[in-house]
Amino acid sequence: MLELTLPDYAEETIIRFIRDFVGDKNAVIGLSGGLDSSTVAFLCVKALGKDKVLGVHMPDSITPKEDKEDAKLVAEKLGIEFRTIEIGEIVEKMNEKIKLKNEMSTANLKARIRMAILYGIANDENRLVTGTSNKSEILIGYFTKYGDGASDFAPIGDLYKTQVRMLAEKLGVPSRIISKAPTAGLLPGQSDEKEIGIKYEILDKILYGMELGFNENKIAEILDIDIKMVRRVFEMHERSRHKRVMLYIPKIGIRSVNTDWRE
Ligand SMILES: Nc1ncnc2c1ncn2[C@@H]1O[C@H](COP(=O)(O)OP(=O)(O)OC[C@H]2O[C@@H]([n+]3cccc(C(=O)O)c3)[C@H](O)[C@@H]2O)[C@@H](O)[C@H]1O
Ligand SMILES: Nc1ncnc2c1ncn2[C@@H]1O[C@H](COP(=O)(O)OP(=O)(O)OP(=O)(O)O)[C@@H](O)[C@H]1O
Ligand SMILES: [Mg+2]
Repeated sequence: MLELTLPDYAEETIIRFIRDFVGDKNAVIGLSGGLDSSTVAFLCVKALGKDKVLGVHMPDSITPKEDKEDAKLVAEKLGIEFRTIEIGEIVEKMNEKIKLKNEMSTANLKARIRMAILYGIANDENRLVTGTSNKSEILIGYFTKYGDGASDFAPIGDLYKTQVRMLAEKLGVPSRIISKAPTAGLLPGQSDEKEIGIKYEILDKILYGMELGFNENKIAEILDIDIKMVRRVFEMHERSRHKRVMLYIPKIGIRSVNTDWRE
């Protein structure tokens, strides 16, 4: 009942969206060697052609060798321009000044430095920053606010992670990238499913149930899982609401349309 499939029109819809949105500009993508950015790169090339797409790999000292190789493999397979920018030293230098105490704050700083690099390149070269967030991450807030969560457009933002896997297979993304365990790559040994505490297969079904308007009890009943797991997902969704809005601004408005400001 909460089985997720990939609509047959999804690929075509996304490609048309990318083409319309980017127009006569170009695209830049942070290529991590992971599933989401690889899939987005494949879609961008289909939509825009290889000459309009730039992939930027931004490793630091904890980036596994396989990820560096996979990012390069994607770029080579697609024939797009590929640049590598090491961020380890930038993070260290910045943190010498800021002196962040918590591991996660420093991890998020890395994601924000990657974002700043992509926006720098976009400004400089008439490109748009291509987001790689998927629907599962967006709905539970599993991204760095104004880090990897910041972009000009998000082609796979309406696809759950399990649907991204299906699309990746259809697009011919290398199988070793598809079968890799998803990781934010910000901390050593980090894994999405360990940190979130739920496998994407289950998480996506819970979120899909939520999207369809089922309550927590009904979802637990349909999926035959512990209600506590469903509750936790609903809580993650609620707690991360602030990440899905533009900006909280107090509405002041105009005191009186008749006031003459020159007086
Ligand atoms: N109620 C509220 N209203 C408005 N703003 C609020 C807020 N509560 C917190 N905030 C703000 O949000 C900040 C917390 O958000 P944030 O800085 O994002 O930090 P946070 O959500 O604590 O951490 C990011 C999470 O996303 C994961 N991540 C990051 C990057 C990539 C990936 C991946 O899958 O690849 C995953 C990462 O492992 C971690 O679990 C607070 O410091 C505060 O500034
Ligand atoms: N080393 C990196 N170099 C370039 N971009 C990166 C790097 N690490 C993370 N990013 C950017 O941050 C995004 C968010 O990371 P995330 O882990 O969610 O996606 P992914 O690595 O593409 O796929 P997966 O979730 O399967 O690991 C990436 O898609 C990529 O755009
Ligand atoms: Mg990753």
